[in-house]
Amino acid sequence: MGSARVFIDGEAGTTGLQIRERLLARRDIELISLSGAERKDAKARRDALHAADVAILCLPDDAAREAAALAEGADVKLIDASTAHRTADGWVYGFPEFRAGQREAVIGADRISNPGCYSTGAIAILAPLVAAHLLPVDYPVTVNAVSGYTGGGKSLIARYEAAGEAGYKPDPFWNYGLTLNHKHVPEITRWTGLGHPPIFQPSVARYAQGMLVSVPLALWSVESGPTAAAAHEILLSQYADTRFVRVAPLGEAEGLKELDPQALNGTNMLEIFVFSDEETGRAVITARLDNLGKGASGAAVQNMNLLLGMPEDAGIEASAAA
Ligand SMILES: NC(=O)C1=CN([C@@H]2O[C@H](COP(=O)(O)OP(=O)(O)OC[C@H]3O[C@@H](n4cnc5c(N)ncnc54)[C@H](OP(=O)(O)O)[C@@H]3O)[C@@H](O)[C@H]2O)C=CC1
Ligand SMILES: CC(=O)N[C@@H](CCC(=O)OP(=O)(O)O)C(=O)O
Repeated sequence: MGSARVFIDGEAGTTGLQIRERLLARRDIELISLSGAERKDAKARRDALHAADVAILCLPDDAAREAAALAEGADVKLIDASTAHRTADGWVYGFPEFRAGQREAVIGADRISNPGCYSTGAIAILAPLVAAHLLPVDYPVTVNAVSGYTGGGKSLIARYEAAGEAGYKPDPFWNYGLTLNHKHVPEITRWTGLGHPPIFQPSVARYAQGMLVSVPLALWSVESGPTAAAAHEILLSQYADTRFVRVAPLGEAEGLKELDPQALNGTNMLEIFVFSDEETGRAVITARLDNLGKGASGAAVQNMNLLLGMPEDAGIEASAAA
């Protein structure tokens, strides 16, 4: 394919801006942009959706559903970065690496739901372990995570960066999702194949970008007696031929004293570390990623490249972190 027309619906938002920045320099992409006055106008958005080969929806959920309706009857392929379609029929889950055949499904799709940022980390760890029966489907899973504040989009960024103004958020750290029903729970449950929703405990700390998603595992409690080394082997084999998921060698994880959530900022990489105490059968598996990279905008560009038959890593990195 030569040059493709791409419309980013919501290009003035956090995710949209990051995608725009990645695509602006590309000669194989022609961006369709709306003026400030038009960007929330349904007719202008409909026209843009109908003129595009691919549209990437970087919108709140209701606006993403509206965009999908506006695109009906058009030839456009959609990539939705919102939560609206992540477990919806007719939409392919845009995480090409997490199970066999998913990359091919993405390539052949016309409706792709981009995964949630936390979900990407949790599913990367858990889906292969459940599929390989290392973890039983009824294993009681907990997921602990910390994100930079860009994960909350423009409104949370404004609150963190508006020192002295109303709404300013001085907190160094806070837990949320305390109803245990964070919006990512349904997609994590569905795509890991778990029989029960996990206990998901997200948090935000006072830094802009990057996240850690950790799954503690009491392997001693699993009847088949799995080891952390066996879990590592399964993850290594699942991601061996992928470009953007790296499973750190066990020795590398053993030597780590701490993990910086910001280390992958600006990239589309996801790294997995298996920490363990084999003697007592305990492990913690942690995924590190950029919430705006493999957790959002990088993943959307990767999915777009796959849809358009372009090199998977074309324009995938941000020139600077947010
Ligand atoms: N931030 C992150 O780390 C991640 C975000 N996402 C998802 O991506 C989506 C966008 O999030 P994010 O970029 O953070 O959010 P932002 O709030 O930063 O951006 C959303 C953008 O959508 C615009 N918008 C709202 N309603 C409409 C409408 N009806 N028509 C056109 N534009 C509209 C907003 O306009 P205005 O500028 O006027 O407010 C804003 O520019 C969300 O669904 C989120 O869940 C996914 C993964 C990670
Ligand atoms: C820190 C923060 O607020 N994070 C968001 C998750 C990121 C997001 O809104 O988008 P996705 O669902 O598409 O990942 C939240 O917990 O609602």
